[in-house]
Amino acid sequence: MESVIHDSGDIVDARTAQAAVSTGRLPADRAVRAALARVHRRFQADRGGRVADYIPVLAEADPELFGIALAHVGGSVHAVGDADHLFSIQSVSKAFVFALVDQELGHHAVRRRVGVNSTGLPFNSVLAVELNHGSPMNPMVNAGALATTALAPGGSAEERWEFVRRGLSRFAGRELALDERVYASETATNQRNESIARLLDSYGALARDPVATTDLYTRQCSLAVCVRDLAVMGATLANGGVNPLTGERVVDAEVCRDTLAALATAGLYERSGDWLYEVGMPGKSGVSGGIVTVAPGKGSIAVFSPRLDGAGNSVRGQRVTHYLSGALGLNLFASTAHPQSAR
Ligand SMILES: NC(=O)CC[C@H](N)C(=O)O
Repeated sequence: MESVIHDSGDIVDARTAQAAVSTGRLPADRAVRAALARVHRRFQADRGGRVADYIPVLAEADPELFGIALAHVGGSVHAVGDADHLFSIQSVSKAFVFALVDQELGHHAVRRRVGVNSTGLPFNSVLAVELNHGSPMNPMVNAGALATTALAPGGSAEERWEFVRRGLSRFAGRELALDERVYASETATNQRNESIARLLDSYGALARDPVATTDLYTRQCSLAVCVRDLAVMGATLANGGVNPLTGERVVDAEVCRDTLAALATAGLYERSGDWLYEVGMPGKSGVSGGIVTVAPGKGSIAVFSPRLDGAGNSVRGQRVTHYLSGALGLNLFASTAHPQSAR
């Protein structure tokens, strides 16, 4: 499978990008706003990819929807396009539930019980569990996400759901609610995730009952967010765990570091290598079309556009983030600003 990131984006302003690389800060608000407006125009007509249809309600999404938001660790949020449109968070939730569970259990315990290596296989692979002798492998693929969700604390299903819903809301800085239609649609077509949960359970790798765990995982995927929420959630990880809008500490700085490492290995599943190679930042995608990308110490970019590549990652989301990574000097591996060359 080939990377969809090939449309080169030239640097908006080489000095802007270089300043960001050398100061370790995002460029000034005005430069950020100009870059967002430009990238939105540039990719407005991009129709690459296909809307997910394996969850029936997702197939109803308007493929033209397109929103971008950037949240700064200092608290400013800039957005263009369909930035307030609500969609289900899907797999982007995996990053934040992992952070909440890491906060509860600690660095070594989550690594032992979930794992942090990539599978190189699709997000919903059953084979990955078998090939790895029952190890969930990584919290960003379904097996690892189910194993993580099974570790959510609480004495009842209701308490565990509140732990997840409330925790993700603290990342977003507002109360998030379940999209009941998505939850119902996904529950009716959940056989594969339930199978993965049962398989993990057969290996003794699931802390709770597979049916209840799959239900909680389905709920977390069905939380409704907008692209602005995703940017604030990402900026909380970029800001060492303190939400830049509310000032609340959601998780510890060490937890952010753990989470970003897990994103770097598998945030875009089997395309994570292509993503790091081109974009150079940890990111997390979801099948409804959201992608959140974190620039540690600086902020977060979120894009919403429902057409996906073969691995379930938003095509336009990847291209927009690639462009902004270069334009704003965000690539973690770059010591100098570099144009996204078409070499
Ligand atoms: N990649 C995704 O966003 C997948 C999430 C979806 N809820 C599933 O488990 O299939």
